[in-house]
Amino acid sequence: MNQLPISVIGSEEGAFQDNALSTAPTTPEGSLTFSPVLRAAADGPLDIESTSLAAQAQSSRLMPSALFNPSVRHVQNICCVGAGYVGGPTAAVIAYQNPHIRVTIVDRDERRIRRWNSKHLPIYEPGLGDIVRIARDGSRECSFLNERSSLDTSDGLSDATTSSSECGSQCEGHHEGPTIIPARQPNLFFSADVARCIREADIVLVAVNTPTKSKGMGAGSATDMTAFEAVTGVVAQHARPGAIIVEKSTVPCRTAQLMAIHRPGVHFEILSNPEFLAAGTAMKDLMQPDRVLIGSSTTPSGRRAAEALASVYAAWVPRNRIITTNVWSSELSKLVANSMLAQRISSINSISAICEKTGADVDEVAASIGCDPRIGEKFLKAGIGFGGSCFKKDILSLVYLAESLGLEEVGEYWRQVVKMNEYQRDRFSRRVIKCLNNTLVGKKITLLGYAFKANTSDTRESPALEIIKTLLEEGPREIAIFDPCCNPVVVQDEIKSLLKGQVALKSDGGPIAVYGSAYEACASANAVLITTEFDEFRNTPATLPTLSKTAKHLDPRPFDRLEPSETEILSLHKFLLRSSPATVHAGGDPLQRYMTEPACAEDCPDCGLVKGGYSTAGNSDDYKPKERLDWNKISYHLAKPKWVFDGKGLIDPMVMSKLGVRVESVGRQGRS
Ligand SMILES: NC(=O)c1ccc[n+]([C@@H]2O[C@H](COP(=O)([O-])OP(=O)(O)OC[C@H]3O[C@@H](n4cnc5c(N)ncnc54)[C@H](O)[C@@H]3O)[C@@H](O)[C@H]2O)c1
Ligand SMILES: O=c1ccn([C@@H]2O[C@H](COP(=O)(O)OP(=O)(O)O[C@H]3O[C@H](CO)[C@@H](O)[C@H](O)[C@H]3O)[C@@H](O)[C@H]2O)c(=O)[nH]1
Repeated sequence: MNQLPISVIGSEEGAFQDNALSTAPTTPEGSLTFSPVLRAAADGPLDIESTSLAAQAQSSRLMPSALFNPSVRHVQNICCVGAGYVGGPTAAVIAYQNPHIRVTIVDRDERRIRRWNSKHLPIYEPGLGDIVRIARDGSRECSFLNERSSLDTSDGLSDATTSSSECGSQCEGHHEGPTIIPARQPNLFFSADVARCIREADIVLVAVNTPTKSKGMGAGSATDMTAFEAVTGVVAQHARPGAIIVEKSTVPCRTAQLMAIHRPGVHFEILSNPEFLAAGTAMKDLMQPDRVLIGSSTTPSGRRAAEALASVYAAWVPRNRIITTNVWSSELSKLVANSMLAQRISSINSISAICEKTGADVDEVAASIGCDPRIGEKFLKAGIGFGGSCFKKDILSLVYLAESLGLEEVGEYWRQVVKMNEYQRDRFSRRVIKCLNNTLVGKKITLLGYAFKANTSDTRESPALEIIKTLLEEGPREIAIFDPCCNPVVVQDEIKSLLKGQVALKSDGGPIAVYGSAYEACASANAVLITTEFDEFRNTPATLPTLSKTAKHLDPRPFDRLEPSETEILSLHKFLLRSSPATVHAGGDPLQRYMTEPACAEDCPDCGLVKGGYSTAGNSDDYKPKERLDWNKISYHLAKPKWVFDGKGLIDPMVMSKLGVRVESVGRQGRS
């Protein structure tokens, strides 16, 4: 029986100290393994009735946070532990939208922190630079006319002075003269001093990595909680009494209950607040989330903690999108969301195999079934299988949970999603080898795309790498790689460490070469493989709306309020950049709001990369239309017979056949 101790609120003063008794989960007894599932397995089926949390489970709720008690104390200081793909963008948006809250992102990786504090952000995410520059560096006072731009000019700033108003004098924002945006002080900080920043925080977000365990009990499917547990240790030691601890990382169900945040006589409320952002669209996902999920204990102190966190999000997220549940539902929801999304991809990929044998076209099948609103059109793109740091590990975590609970059939059901994914990827590699007469010896194979998906430099669990491993075994003359978002130097370093023990890179005498130009990478190739869904790789012309129409359509002015929100100012910033490309080149600052970026040291390694022609961070380039590859040029230089293997459904084979190129696409019948 799991008897959890009832926690007693400490006597020390703290920003969020509660004066009521709480049955919230705090410290588990004894020395627990930090795997809730292992523990569950040891104890037999989870016995909710036997825990002091039974009441919470029974009164499980899914409701908009507006129903909560609004008497919540003011959050002044937030610390986010983990300056990675989730912690960095999430905490940056929190700071951007809450100028009165001091937000510090901490990480033990000093190199990462140095880059966050420089103009070379450590991750590429479209739109991230705009947010970081305002919150981290502060901003100048600036002004604009609160009137929609006229159609006959594309210069958003100058036409602001000549345009005609559509709101008349009805709205609050309509007034004579320009709208003034006051200057902002910096409120986003990056630091490697983890303990100090935790000590100062009212809310601690934990956003460290939680990969799959690679050894020991549960290796290959259980979640490796080493980093998470290390942080909870520091939190337990240093956090203020009453501080709210938030699981931002994806963790196994029941982690909050077992989290070893324990200091005698001190109470910490633990919330689950999983993140649903996707790489490449992180800023949009954060600025306009479908939902913000907050799991808490149902005690008064748990509810108050949830409301404190909800109030932070409410700065920009409509209240009806902030959903609250019990902690376990919230933790489990994250695993289930990813598993169900991945399951759709595996389902359509399994159908693509049938299409290749029958003559049906998987894109046509997906489009037809997607018209049914019960099925929906999203996540039905067949390809070489899903990659990324999340899907596989989160499905496997669900599998491990099910198996640990004795639900073998449930585990096997979800494991099949991963198996199908691997089958699909390997099927694609085999198809390439088969079409090339079962031998790659003496041949050059080019991969267009190395990141796991478009518009990101994130390469974790990229299908491209697994395909490269398979191709390597066939002894090709060269494997060439080009990726529009990844820094070639970084890719080379990564391949070197991932293929340890093999002579892989050309510079070491191996066959793999990473290029900064698609045309160089494809020159004299025997086959080109499309392995990431970058729009740049399509062979059909981009259908861009005319500039003047776009400008008219997207101008967010006039704003209703005298003081526009940060979301509104950002939409104006983007509109002005898109409608006047000249401003992109002039520092990407059409409102002239930016402060000077931090200067780099003389010996800054990232400046060296930029001088060498490599971008280390995305910012103003985000607003430039992406140029498509010239397939005429590529095909001209391909070795005969000219092959393109389209792993992402980007290529129109008819157009390619006119260029004398044979195309094999996933989900369509080919020659193999
Ligand atoms: N990447 C995504 O798109 C995404 C989306 C939703 C949820 N998640 C989840 O969010 C979590 C973080 O993912 P990520 O992609 O940001 O990982 P990441 O590897 O990019 O970042 C994690 C950071 O935590 C730091 N860290 C680890 N241990 C630390 C410690 N003891 N003290 C201080 N810093 C420490 C690491 O140095 C690293 O910079 C994971 O649980 C993941 O499953 C990720
Ligand atoms: O129809 C589709 C959609 C996606 N993919 C592939 O699936 C992978 C994952 O794509 P996506 O889900 O867009 O990116 P992630 O960044 O992995 O985001 C997922 O994983 C995150 C981490 O948990 C969650 O927060 C997000 O909600 C969830 O979408 C990529 O390799 C895509 O190429 C397909 O093959 N077909």
